[in-house]
Amino acid sequence: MAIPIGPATPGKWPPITPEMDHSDAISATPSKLSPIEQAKRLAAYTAVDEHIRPNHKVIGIGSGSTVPYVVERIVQQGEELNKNRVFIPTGFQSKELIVSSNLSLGDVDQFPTIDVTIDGADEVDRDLNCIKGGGACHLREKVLAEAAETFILVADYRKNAEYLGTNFPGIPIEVVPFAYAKVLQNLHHALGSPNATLRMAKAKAGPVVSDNGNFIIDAPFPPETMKDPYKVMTRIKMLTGVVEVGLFCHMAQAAYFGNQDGSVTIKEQTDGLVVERTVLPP
Ligand SMILES: O=C(CO)[C@H](O)[C@H](O)COP(=O)(O)O
Repeated sequence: MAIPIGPATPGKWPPITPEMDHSDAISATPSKLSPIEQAKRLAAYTAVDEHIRPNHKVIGIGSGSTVPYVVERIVQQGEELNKNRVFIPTGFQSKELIVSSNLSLGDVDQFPTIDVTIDGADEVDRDLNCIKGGGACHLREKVLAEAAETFILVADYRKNAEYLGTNFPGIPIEVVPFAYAKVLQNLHHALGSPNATLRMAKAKAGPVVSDNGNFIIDAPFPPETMKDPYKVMTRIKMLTGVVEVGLFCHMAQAAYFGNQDGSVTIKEQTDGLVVERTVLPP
């Protein structure tokens, strides 16, 4: 079968194989998955079908519980396509995922330009800004988002919001360990986040330590502040000791949200505007 090659135009491409189209993505969702898992899988499958094309050779793989479905769908594109590709992870979890799926592993220092990065999100606003870092991977995630020609988000419907901070209250901030108390003090007293806290580990005494050996602070801000995420991001980033802020502004080309009814809501950049479309269940 002839394989189409060329730039990815969402919704305009024929499927990689005749079997792989939206209805396949939707019907391939086994009912034994919980409704939330089904929604994640739908979003991931649809995003892969629309954005991972045969000419894409360097692919960034994000972190979180939605991304395994991204890799599952990429594997379904077949060995023939995947043998010539290299996959760049955003952390320990996605590295394991790439290796266990028998895909070739690379790193961003070898491949500073990535064709497409697909990643999860903790919340996405109407302008495609998002909060990331719920899994403490946002430093590497932002590097891979920035390195990518196309950066795509995948999530279930709970992450789709008008404004950031609606359902996911804190902004994750990666800090060098020795500066955490000073950064917290600045957040509390100078930046207007009095409830910012150091993220504590669940199955370890002490704080969460990122893949880079750093600590994570979660900083909630009032709704008014969150209406201008770029401004709050730059203010936090200016604090000495901050390595990266889990606010990704003006980076994503599209976000895919799996819905409870089997449809997928897509927010995407089109001619400088964010437009919304829906892929309906068959
Ligand atoms: O930013 C992240 C990790 O740092 C994840 O992408 C984000 O937390 C979304 O995860 P999930 O797909 O499990 O909802």
